[in-house]
Amino acid sequence: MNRQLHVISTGQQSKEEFGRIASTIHEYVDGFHLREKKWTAKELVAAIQSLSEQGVPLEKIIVNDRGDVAHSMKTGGVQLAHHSMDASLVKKAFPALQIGCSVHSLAEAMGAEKKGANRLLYGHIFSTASKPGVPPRGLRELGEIVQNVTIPVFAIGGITPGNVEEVLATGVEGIAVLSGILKANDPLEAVLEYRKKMKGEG
Ligand SMILES: Cc1nc(C(=O)O)sc1CCOP(=O)(O)O
Repeated sequence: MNRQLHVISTGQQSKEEFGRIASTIHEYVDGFHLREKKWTAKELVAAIQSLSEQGVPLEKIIVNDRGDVAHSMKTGGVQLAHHSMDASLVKKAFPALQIGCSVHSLAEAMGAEKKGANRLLYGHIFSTASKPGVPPRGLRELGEIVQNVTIPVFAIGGITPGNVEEVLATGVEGIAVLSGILKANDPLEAVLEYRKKMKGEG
């Protein structure tokens, strides 16, 4: 099975900086989540246009929270968080939109599937500076979620090339990474290292 690798934007990089990295690594990445809470809808649209002009396929772009922007720009989907509109409402408004839901428990995962989510993101698995102050959830519940839903599940949080093998062993569809790639000195080298480990090489 070819596992997927998603990259989550940091909320700290400029549109230009993120675009430079994304255009360099997109061939090896299945999804880019624009998780930019401070950007307006207009700024998100401009970033998506710019990514597309730099060769990043629209279907690889996932817009956090804003189903309207994702739908209007024909991106690969939306990623809904706790604070977002309910998945069932988004589904009703934009029936063709791929909806990802961020979940933090088995109950939330099953609820999101019922509401029409097309994929789930569960975390954080390991402790990570990207989620300070919240204890990591580990792999046990991740495995339970994979067993109890029929939609693809992604794992996030503290995932490195060193632990990717045990994460994939739970049966997840893929992993999502923020700092391990976007904060690496050489993001392309980092992506290739993740890919190597995901294929069980090296
Ligand atoms: C954006 C995000 N969401 C999480 C969740 O648990 O839902 S963990 C996380 C941060 C992941 O960053 P890194 O790859 O640097 O650990």
